[in-house]
Amino acid sequence: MSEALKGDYQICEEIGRGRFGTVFRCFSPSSGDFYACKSIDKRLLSDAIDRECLEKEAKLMQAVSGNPNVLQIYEVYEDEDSLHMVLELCSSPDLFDRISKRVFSETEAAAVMSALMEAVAHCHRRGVAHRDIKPDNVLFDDRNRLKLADFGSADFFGDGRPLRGIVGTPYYVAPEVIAGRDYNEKVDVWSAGVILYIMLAGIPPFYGDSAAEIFEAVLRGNLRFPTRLFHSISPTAKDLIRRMLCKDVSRRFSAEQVLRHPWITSGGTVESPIDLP
Ligand SMILES: Nc1ncnc2c1ncn2[C@@H]1O[C@H](COP(=O)(O)OP(=O)(O)OP(=O)(O)O)[C@@H](O)[C@H]1O
Repeated sequence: MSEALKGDYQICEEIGRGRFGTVFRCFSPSSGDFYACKSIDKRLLSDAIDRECLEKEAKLMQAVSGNPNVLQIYEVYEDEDSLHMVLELCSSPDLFDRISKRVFSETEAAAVMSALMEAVAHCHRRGVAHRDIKPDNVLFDDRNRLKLADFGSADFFGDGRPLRGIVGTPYYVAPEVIAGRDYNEKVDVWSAGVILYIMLAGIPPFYGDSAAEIFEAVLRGNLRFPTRLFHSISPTAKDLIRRMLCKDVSRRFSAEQVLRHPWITSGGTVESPIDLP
């Protein structure tokens, strides 16, 4: 543990573990607040790509800081062996835990989707694509405010620079990523669309028994709304899902367009687009 970090924070118990890092709760005597400290042992990063991703993660988080729905980074400490990021603490169950327990009502799902898309739209305005939007990366603080986290797969885009590389998580990854083509920030809208579908239906829209089978299902992109799961879901919610899970990227909604959709602006209460006030 870096001496400079220990000088500024009291490190408390471990609260999580990822591939490269361990997350601790920590306390700042100067502010009187608790934070999360994500510590990465650089010696565990065997290849240059992993090392580059790590260095980039802190930079990307700094680039998107300042939005209430994006996990805030406060401090970075680096020494020869490790890198520590002091982050906003999220002590409530994450979205993965929540969707594993039950399906959401339309109003609950709209509240989550609205906050998530505020975060995504903010990142896109700052020229950052998250590229790994999934329920495990959607955290909640102790006041239940949504925080988009884990920028370990994110990248900068813009100035005509396309995004490349297969990143993401099978159920949530957009078809153009799997196809190996250049892509843009709308891959995040696709992933958020998968989350919306799961919140309302309890199962993913494209599935299979292995990563390869899931990829094939995503590439086919055959979006269905089985009656047994969707009989009580409004046409407006389905309309938004169709616009987010649209294979044609040029027709797929942007994050800003999602935020303006009637289902979002009405908080999930508009039954059909023509019911609009
Ligand atoms: N700011 C935070 N507040 C509370 N818990 C957190 C915070 N950030 C991460 N965690 C928890 O710590 C665990 C590890 O997080 P971390 O970001 O290191 O890895 P990961 O995203 O789970 O996996 P990987 O980096 O391997 O893809 C996760 O379970 C996560 O829920």
